[in-house]
Amino acid sequence: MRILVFGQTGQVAHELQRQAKVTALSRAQADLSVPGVCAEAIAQFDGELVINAAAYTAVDRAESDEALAQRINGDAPGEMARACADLGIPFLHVSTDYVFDGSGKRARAESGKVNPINVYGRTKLAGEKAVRKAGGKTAVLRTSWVFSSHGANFVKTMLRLAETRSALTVVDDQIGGPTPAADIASALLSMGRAMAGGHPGGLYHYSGAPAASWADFAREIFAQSGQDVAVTGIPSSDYPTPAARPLNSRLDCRKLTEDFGIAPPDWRAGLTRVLDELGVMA
Ligand SMILES: NC(=O)C1=CN([C@@H]2O[C@H](COP(=O)(O)OP(=O)(O)OC[C@H]3O[C@@H](n4cnc5c(N)ncnc54)[C@H](OP(=O)(O)O)[C@@H]3O)[C@@H](O)[C@H]2O)C=CC1
Ligand SMILES: Cc1cn([C@H]2C[C@H](O)[C@@H](COP(=O)(O)OP(=O)(O)O[C@H]3O[C@@H](C)C(=O)[C@@H](O)[C@H]3O)O2)c(=O)[nH]c1=O
Ligand SMILES: [Mg+2]
Repeated sequence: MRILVFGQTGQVAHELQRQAKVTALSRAQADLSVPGVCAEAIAQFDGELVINAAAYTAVDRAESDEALAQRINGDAPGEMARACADLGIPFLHVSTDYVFDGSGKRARAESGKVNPINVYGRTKLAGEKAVRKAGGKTAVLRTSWVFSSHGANFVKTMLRLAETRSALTVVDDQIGGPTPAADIASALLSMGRAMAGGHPGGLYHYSGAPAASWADFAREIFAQSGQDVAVTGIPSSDYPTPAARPLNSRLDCRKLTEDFGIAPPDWRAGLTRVLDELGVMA
């Protein structure tokens, strides 16, 4: 199957390239901030499936860079979906738990009310809407708290901090599902193949289990890597950041299991593999 991927250096893009023979476009080859570039790349490639794994993911920076984040996260995916609809090929897009406001305690289903509380979330929601509006056969996979051995993520941040610190304060009132990028890539490839074979696509949630706080996640990182770093849980109010983050990021992932047979991965097992790749196992 001829698959085109937007994003080459990112966590999910990297895993897609490890798991399948795909053509992955770098920013130099297709800059999502430039109108027309994505449609042009899709038309030229003339493939059977397109996956967008590129995004403006710097959550705090987006607060003061909304126009660029909107262009990359909000407009470019719509352009990609329209180009795919023109060619009659399926389009897969990745979105985020940050489209929700994080109220309540329950896991949110795909039908749950969206209400982003930061610029990144608003622009990602705009992207979801633009993809849906384009028509054609599309799927949007919302995931959360992505980590891998490659690129920037919370695991890498914690390991870096452990080099100089023996104690850390980490928020314990934001609860979500850490998700290995490798599992997201594998889910996307399964969905893409099913859609090429006739599945209509749709909106889906996919995140790691069990639900955890960032402090829980940090403790597991240090336990598995055998590092003696004391983690003290703190409320988000004690860790001020430019962008607000949702408190309840739990995603109900049953629809993906029912329709595609893909169950939420245990993030602790994924973490073991990532630490192994990084050479920092206990
Ligand atoms: N990271 C996370 O925790 C989560 C991510 N997601 C979503 O998952 C998807 C994949 O995320 P992830 O793999 O973590 O992303 P990364 O942050 O690891 O990588 C982002 C990718 O997007 C590329 N990119 C950024 N700006 C542009 C541009 N103007 N033109 C072309 N490419 C660009 C980057 O290229 P370059 O190296 O050149 O900057 C990089 O390859 C995204 O849609 C994201 O919103 C959803 C939930 C959680
Ligand atoms: C480094 C550090 C962070 N934190 C907090 C800040 C924040 O609330 C939380 C996680 O920090 P991060 O900056 O990694 O989180 P963030 O970049 O907001 O992660 C998000 O990225 C986007 C792209 C998504 O789509 C989301 O699903 C989510 O993964 O941990 C601490 O409490 N102590 C620390 O020492
Ligand atoms: Mg971040």
